[in-house]
Amino acid sequence: LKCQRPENFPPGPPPLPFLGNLLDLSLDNPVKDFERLRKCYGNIYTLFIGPKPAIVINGVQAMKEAMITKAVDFAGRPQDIFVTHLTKNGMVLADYGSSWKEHRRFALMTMRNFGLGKHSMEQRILGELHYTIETLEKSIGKTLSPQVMFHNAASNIICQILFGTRYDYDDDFIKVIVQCFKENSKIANGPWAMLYDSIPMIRNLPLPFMKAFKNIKTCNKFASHLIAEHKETRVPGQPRDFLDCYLDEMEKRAYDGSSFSEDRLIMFVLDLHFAGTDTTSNTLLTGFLYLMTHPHIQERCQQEIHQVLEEEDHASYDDRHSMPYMQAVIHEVQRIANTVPLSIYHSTTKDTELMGYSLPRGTLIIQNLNSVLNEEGQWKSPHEFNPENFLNEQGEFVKPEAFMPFSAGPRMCLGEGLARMELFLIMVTLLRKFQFIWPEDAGQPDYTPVYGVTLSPKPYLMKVQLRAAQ
Ligand code: HEM
Repeated sequence: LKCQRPENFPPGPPPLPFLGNLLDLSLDNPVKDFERLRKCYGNIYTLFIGPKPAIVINGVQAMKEAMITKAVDFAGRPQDIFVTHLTKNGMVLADYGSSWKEHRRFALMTMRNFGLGKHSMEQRILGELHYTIETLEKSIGKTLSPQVMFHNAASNIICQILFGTRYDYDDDFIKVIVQCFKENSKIANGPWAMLYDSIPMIRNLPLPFMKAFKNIKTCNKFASHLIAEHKETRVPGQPRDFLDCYLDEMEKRAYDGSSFSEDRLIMFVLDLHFAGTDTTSNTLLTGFLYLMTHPHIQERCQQEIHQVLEEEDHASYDDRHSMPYMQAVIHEVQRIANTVPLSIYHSTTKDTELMGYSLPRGTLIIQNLNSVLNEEGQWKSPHEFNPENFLNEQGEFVKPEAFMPFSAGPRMCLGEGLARMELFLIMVTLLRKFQFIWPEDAGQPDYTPVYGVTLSPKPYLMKVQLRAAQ
């Protein structure tokens, strides 16, 4: 369990036996510590997570060299760790290889071609928004806590796409899945997962991490049930949703040796649901926190929405091309929200080099996305909420290359297209109809995020009014 640094490895803080550099990181919010270490050791440094050395990549230049120029070298996922064992056969933590590639290509294509008209992704998002609007209408003139509302919206949109159905807020399916994933994120972020990673011989003992495996079994049971239901009611060649598309594909490719199977489908849909829920809803929560506390920015969005949509029934995703200010605001929200601050761990797929250092195959890679999203020299205002970061002198929308909230390269977020559509349609539709006000008695807003796999703002209340112009 001694911490050994391979040859020509990047510098870093001296590790302790067994614990490595874990005491250099605060459990509450290591993001700040990552920044501090960057100031000491530069853009590439080594951090021992227990006895294992990890490389932390900071700043846009190093990030591009790794993720884009040397894409495949850095496209693996660490395999022998707790979270990977937990989601065996999934998508997010699948190692680089043919099965991951086949599933990724299938998912991207399926979401891109998701029917037009009534069944399109756009319609599924707009459909779910009726429920959000209903919730807000019930709170007019009052305050409400938006956490559950946004969480349910994001969860239901992805459920509509995956399973063709939405779930009432107190439905068992959603309650159980959300509870399991919440518990598992906590366990995965905690000390037991670290012990699991560091001491292989304790992995079969009845220790608290076992609860996480039990939770996954529960989720699997729910997902299998859904698949069985779909198999009974589907018409081959006429898919209603992602699940049907996968079953069609499985049949089509039954004899070509592909990796499509029902077992994989289970973890695949659970992964997509998990990856698509907290990310989107926490970004929305950050967005409305900043819009409420910067009313002049909210008002400028509303003016632009009003001008572009006029009497239209609803916004459509194409309207974004006529809304440079709204686009700038949404991107600025994503930049400041820093929703997945350390991305998802990567691993090198072969011996490689980065900025002159040698990294052996299988090196754990941590992307500090935060360091890119507020890197000095890349942004007009790196440290404050300011949509001008995405506007040029003519007021046109521009996207600097340091905008990487979805990461970059072959492992880049698979749900980017969906997430961007959701953020646009949800924010535009709600801002068109409602005024969001920071309650008078709420005191000073606290923008400090709560740390987890995803960052979220501290819980807050919002006051809602109907807009006069409606
Ligand atoms: C604002 C919302 C979102 C943000 C900020 C976000 C961010 C990210 C980031 C940083 C990664 C890691 C990329 C890497 O390892 O290099 C990722 C991966 C992933 N995301 Fe998202 N995501 C969002 C929404 C979604 C949605 C809606 C879905 C659902 C379809 C989704 C599905 C995935 C999947 C499947 C991966 C793993 C891809 C792979 O390993 O090949 N994400 N996301």
